[in-house]
Amino acid sequence: MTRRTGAGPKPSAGRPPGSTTDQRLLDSRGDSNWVHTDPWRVLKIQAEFVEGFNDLAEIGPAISVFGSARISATHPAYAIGEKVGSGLARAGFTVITGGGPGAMEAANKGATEAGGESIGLGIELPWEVKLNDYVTFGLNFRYFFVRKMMFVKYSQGYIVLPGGLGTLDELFEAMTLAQTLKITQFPIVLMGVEHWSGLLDWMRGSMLEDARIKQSDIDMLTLTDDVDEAVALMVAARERHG
Ligand SMILES: C/C(=C\CNc1ncnc2c1ncn2[C@@H]1O[C@H](COP(=O)(O)O)[C@@H](O)[C@H]1O)CO
Repeated sequence: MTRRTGAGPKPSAGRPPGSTTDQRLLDSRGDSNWVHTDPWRVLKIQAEFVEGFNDLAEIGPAISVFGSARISATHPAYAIGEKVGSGLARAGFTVITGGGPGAMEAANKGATEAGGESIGLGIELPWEVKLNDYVTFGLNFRYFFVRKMMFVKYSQGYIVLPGGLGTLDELFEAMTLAQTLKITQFPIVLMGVEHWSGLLDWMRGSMLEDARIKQSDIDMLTLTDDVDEAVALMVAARERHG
């Protein structure tokens, strides 16, 4: 695989400063001229799907790693991310991340340094972004929903490091899709007992207690600090499902 910034835009090219393609698609307020361009946008959206499908179809067994874009290389979670990336690569998995900084960079670094495939699915943001230096194959997406589908479609499992809103979005999207049988259930590991325990306790004590979710929803998740356990879980799932 070659490093490229293929499908989609050079992140800040050809658009008003401080906005994104998604924002212009999704914002119904303001200038109604945009509305008349929507049908044509479908072609751009289609092109992103086509390029993503083409480029990712043969990546082999892959695990997506998510986590904070905002941690530096000196943060303890960065070292865990590197270990996750290298452990997955050594186990024969391609590592997919959002291709950004922080925990994404850490996982890509671990995977690349262990000799594995290290994919970054970048997203256009209102500020200039580039894929991190450890992505061996990268795609940049304009459309958030197209990119999100690629993670789900091409992963056999998720490993989720401590993060913020973006990380929670990726986690809960996968859980919702599995709950509603939109995807076949796959292993989801929450790395970082201290970080995730509060959320899990609230889910059990409030959502489960009030019957807003089922025990089987909680059972999708494995909580651990042990990278080897996380990788072993992914390997076991690959052996079960091929
Ligand atoms: C914040 C900065 C850059 C953000 N760049 C990103 N590039 C790619 N993917 C991203 C970026 N920011 C968020 N994501 C996705 O969300 C998750 C992390 O979000 P969180 O809010 O930090 O938890 C991550 O898994 C990505 O898929 C500054 O340089």
